[in-house]
Amino acid sequence: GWGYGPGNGPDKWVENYPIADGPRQSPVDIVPGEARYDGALQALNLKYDPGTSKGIVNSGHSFQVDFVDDDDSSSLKGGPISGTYRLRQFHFHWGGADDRGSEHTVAGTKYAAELHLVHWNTKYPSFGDAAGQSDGLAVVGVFLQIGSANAQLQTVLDALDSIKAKGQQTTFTGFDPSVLLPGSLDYWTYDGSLTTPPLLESVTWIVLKEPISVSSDQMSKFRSLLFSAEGEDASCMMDNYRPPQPLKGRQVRASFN
Ligand SMILES: NS(=O)(=O)c1cccc(NC(=O)NCCCCO)c1
Ligand SMILES: [Zn+2]
Repeated sequence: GWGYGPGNGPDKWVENYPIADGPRQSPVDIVPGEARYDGALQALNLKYDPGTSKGIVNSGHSFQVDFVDDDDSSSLKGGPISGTYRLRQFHFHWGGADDRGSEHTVAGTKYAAELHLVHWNTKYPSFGDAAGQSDGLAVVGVFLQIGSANAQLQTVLDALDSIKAKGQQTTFTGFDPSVLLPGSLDYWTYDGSLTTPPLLESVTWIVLKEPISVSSDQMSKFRSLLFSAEGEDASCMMDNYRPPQPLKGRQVRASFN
């Protein structure tokens, strides 16, 4: 199956997922000077209930924290979207060293990692249905920049020892993902896709301008995970990011001046 290695990585995905060369692929390089301020963009309205966090799982591509999405307790409104999008999961992408790892870049600058908070449009009956619709998903992206250790992030990293290998999962309750957000909710937004197969062009991307901090030691914790399952040859989970894709005429808008 697809992955991030030399034989199955991003340059090979088009063989099984031709949409990889589509018109609205993600991630992209965000050039602040070319992003257009749009005063009509609303402020982000994020409401997260810690009671909806469920578990944490090693998917073999990343690790993710899954949420109960049976009601609107944890949801996103405002911003560039209309209606209500429910939080489904959050996950990360990171590098094999601190100089790379984010999927979106800012004027060519790569951050050490990128957090994705994945939400689906409640006008559709489920995440799976929404994922196939052009306005089905909204993903909030947050950059992680090397600096001081992030105590809120540490609570997530402390759970990684129990999901080292692909397929392993454990309960992860009472976590409020808003503690992972930066002070400012200023954002860039554009129409894009999932950054992993099936690369569906169903994502309204909302990328926050302000990064959160992560220490170099904390980054090593991310890299202690395995792409591989128990009993397989161990391969460390790192460089699980897709590089920027062509804008193909798309406009990136800014919520701030
Ligand atoms: N990386 S991302 O564009 O935020 C994103 C968001 C939601 C789903 C996905 N990709 C997938 O679910 N791919 C299906 C198989 C991956 C299993 O971890 C990617
Ligand atoms: Zn992602």
